[in-house]
Amino acid sequence: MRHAHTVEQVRAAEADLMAKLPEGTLMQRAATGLAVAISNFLGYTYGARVVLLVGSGDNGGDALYAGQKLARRGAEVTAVLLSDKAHRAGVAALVAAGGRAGSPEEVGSVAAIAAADVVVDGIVGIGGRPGLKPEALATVKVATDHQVPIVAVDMPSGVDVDTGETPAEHVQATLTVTFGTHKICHFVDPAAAACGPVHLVDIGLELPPAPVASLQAADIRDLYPVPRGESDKYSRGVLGLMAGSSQYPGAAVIATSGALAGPIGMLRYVGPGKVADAVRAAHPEIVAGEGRVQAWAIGSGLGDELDIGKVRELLDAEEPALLDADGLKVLDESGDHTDVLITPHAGELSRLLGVERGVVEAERLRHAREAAERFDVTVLLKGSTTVIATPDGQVRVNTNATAWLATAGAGDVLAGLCGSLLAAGLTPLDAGSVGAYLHAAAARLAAADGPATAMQVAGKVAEATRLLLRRDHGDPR
Ligand SMILES: NC(=O)C1=CN([C@@H]2O[C@H](COP(=O)(O)OP(=O)(O)OC[C@H]3O[C@@H](n4cnc5c(N)ncnc54)[C@H](OP(=O)(O)O)[C@@H]3O)[C@@H](O)[C@H]2O)[C@@H](O)CC1
Ligand SMILES: Nc1ncnc2c1ncn2[C@@H]1O[C@H](COP(=O)(O)OP(=O)(O)O)[C@@H](O)[C@H]1O
Ligand SMILES: [K+]
Repeated sequence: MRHAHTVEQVRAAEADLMAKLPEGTLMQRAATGLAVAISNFLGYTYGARVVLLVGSGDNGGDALYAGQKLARRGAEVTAVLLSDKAHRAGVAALVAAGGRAGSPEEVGSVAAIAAADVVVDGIVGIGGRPGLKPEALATVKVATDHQVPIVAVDMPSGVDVDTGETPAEHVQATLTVTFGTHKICHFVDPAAAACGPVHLVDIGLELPPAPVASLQAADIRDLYPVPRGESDKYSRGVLGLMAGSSQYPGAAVIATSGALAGPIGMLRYVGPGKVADAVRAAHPEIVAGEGRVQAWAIGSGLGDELDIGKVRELLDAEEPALLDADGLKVLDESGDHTDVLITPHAGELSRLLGVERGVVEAERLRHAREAAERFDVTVLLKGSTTVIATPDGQVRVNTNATAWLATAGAGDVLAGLCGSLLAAGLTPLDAGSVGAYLHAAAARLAAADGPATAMQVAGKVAEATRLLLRRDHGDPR
């Protein structure tokens, strides 16, 4: 599991550790990890042209000491000092190792950046406010215009570290090298999209429980409900699916594909006769009509045929339920819904909360948390990174998707799959996290070399699961 901590938590952990170590130790650890990561990124060091963008804080200090280490190994390092308060000892160390440092004019920043092999963004770190000052923005623009890769120190400067929001100009990094733990901006879009891959350098911090986590393959493997010797189709879980309509019959077929690719032993489809025929034609395994189930997945493609009274009844029943698409319309702020998982995209969540869609997209974490608290449900907010928030404040983010997944019907696959996981006994939080991970992994298989349809994504869920459940290649459990 990857954890993301807040700036406040990181600062407290840093202070505790610094009190036990000689001064400067942590910055040296960070700078060494950064220098190694830059060398690995370039594939060489000797003769590399490295430009450091250096702000007024310790983020710039990290960049300067990393520059010193690279210069010692033969890199040609130029530090562009964007503040007259740049880390003094760091500047001196870089210059002593043969690097250059000065204001943008003094070092000829435009020519240096245009000719660089890599630019290192040490403008601001966890002490930064969102946005870039004009001088910093101008240097970043030169790098972008000349397509020089940018390695961000700790995070791309200008993003909002604790929320993942990007209300103003910021760096778009090719790679981010962070220290001690991940920060929320590394997981949550739109900031996460500005990080590129994130490389974590261990500097020995001891950290409290994290407010945001991101499950990795091993976590998903541990959570996945694998049938045991004594399992039967009922004990594996039966899902009731209420989806599709004469207007959108395909949604029922697609959601069924997602659900059957999950862990359930059986699916009961509840919907109009003609749609049930279409579902049965595509999936002869299903059973049409109501019966006992362990969970409900309700809403994908119901359109105008949503039966609000019936859905409310199911929500109030004992079984956990997933609400998607049109099913979300029944949600209200009264009642105990802690066993309900909702799977809105930004547009649907904006309608639920009565705010603009763009506001939800810009502040994804805040709105997912707010909806979870307000409606007392677990919220899975879909998008390029998927945020899952519980009413008691836990948050997980899924970051392994591919943009090819933005295709009609992909949400129906996810609803079916997460419903299947709920029926197999996972909590709404686990069902949402495992479902989002496998859905994205399936999309990566289906769309490895180009586009894929929602049905093709559903067709790869079983393979993604199989690959995941293998302990190692060629050794299935
Ligand atoms: N914590 C740890 O465990 C470790 C931390 N380490 C490193 O330290 C970094 C944090 O360093 P930090 O605290 O000095 O803050 P940092 O972000 O460099 O500068 C903040 C200053 O910048 C300014 N400023 C603010 N916003 C701005 C803007 N938009 N644009 C321009 N300027 C802006 C503002 O100053 P002002 O302008 O107000 O005078 C503010 O005071 C951390 O990210 C990591 O890299 C590692 O070395 C070791 C382990
Ligand atoms: N840019 C993107 N990158 C990765 N995944 C995305 C992106 N945009 C959307 N997705 C994912 O694609 C799916 C789209 O679902 P949804 O919006 O409900 O579509 P539909 O209603 O057509 O089924 C969701 O799982 C979402 O997380
Ligand atoms: K930075």
